[in-house]
Amino acid sequence: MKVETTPIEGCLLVRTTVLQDERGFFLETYKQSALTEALGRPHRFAQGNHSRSRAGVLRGFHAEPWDKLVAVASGRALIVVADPRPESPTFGAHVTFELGDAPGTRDRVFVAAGLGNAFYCHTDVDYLNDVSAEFDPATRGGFSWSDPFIGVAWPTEEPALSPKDMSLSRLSEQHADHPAVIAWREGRQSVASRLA
Ligand SMILES: Cc1cn([C@H]2C[C@H](O)[C@@H](COP(=O)(O)OP(=O)(O)O[C@H]3O[C@@H](C)C(=O)[C@@H](O)[C@H]3O)O2)c(=O)[nH]c1=O
Repeated sequence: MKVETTPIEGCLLVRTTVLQDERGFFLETYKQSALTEALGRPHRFAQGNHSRSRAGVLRGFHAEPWDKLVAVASGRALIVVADPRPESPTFGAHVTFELGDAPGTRDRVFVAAGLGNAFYCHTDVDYLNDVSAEFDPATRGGFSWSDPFIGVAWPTEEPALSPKDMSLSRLSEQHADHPAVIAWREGRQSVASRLA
C-alpha cells in the first residue's frame, strides 16, 4: 500500500495492491500506520457507511467536520474533492479520481475534515466510506456541484440529485468577497492555476 499526496493538502490517494488468484482478489483497504505517516497526524475511524446509487446519480458536494476514506466497491464513479477552506492556498481548486471497476481503480481517497467531496455514478455504484466521527446532521456543510468557479468537468449537465444537494448554494456565493473569487469573477485568475 502506498499513500500519495495530492495538490490539495489533506486529500490523499491510498493506492491499493490487488492480489488476484483463481478465487477472485484480495486487497488491504487501509493501514493506519501508512495513513498516519502521510497525514502527519493521528486519525481514527468511528463509523462505516455504504450507499447504493443508480447510474447518473451525483451526490455532493458535502463538507463535513470528519475525515473520510472513500471507495467504490462495485460499478464506477468519478470522485471529486474540492477545497472550500478560505485560508487554504488551493481554495476553490479540485482533484478527480476514477474509482471502481476498470477503467477505475480499487484505490481509496482520503478526504480530510473540512474538504468537500462529491461523486458521479457512471454505472450503478456501491460506495463505501469510513468516517472519523459519528453522524451529526447539525454539523454538515456543503456547496453546489455545478459552481463554474470550481469548474468540474462533470460527465453530464443533468445528473440526478437529492433535493438537499440541489438546494446547496455555490462556494463562490458563500465566499463572494474572497480574493480568489473576485479574481475569478474579473477574469484575472483561473481556479485551476491555484493548484500550480
Ligand atoms: C451521511 C449519513 C446520512 N444518514 C441519513 C440521512 C438521510 O436520511 C439519509 C441519506 O443522507 P444523504 O442524502 O445526506 O446521503 P449522501 O448524499 O449519500 O451523503 C454522503 O455523500 C457522499 C458524497 C459522502 O462522501 C458521504 O460521506 C455522505 O456525505 O441517510 C445517516 O443516517 N447517517 C450518515 O452518516
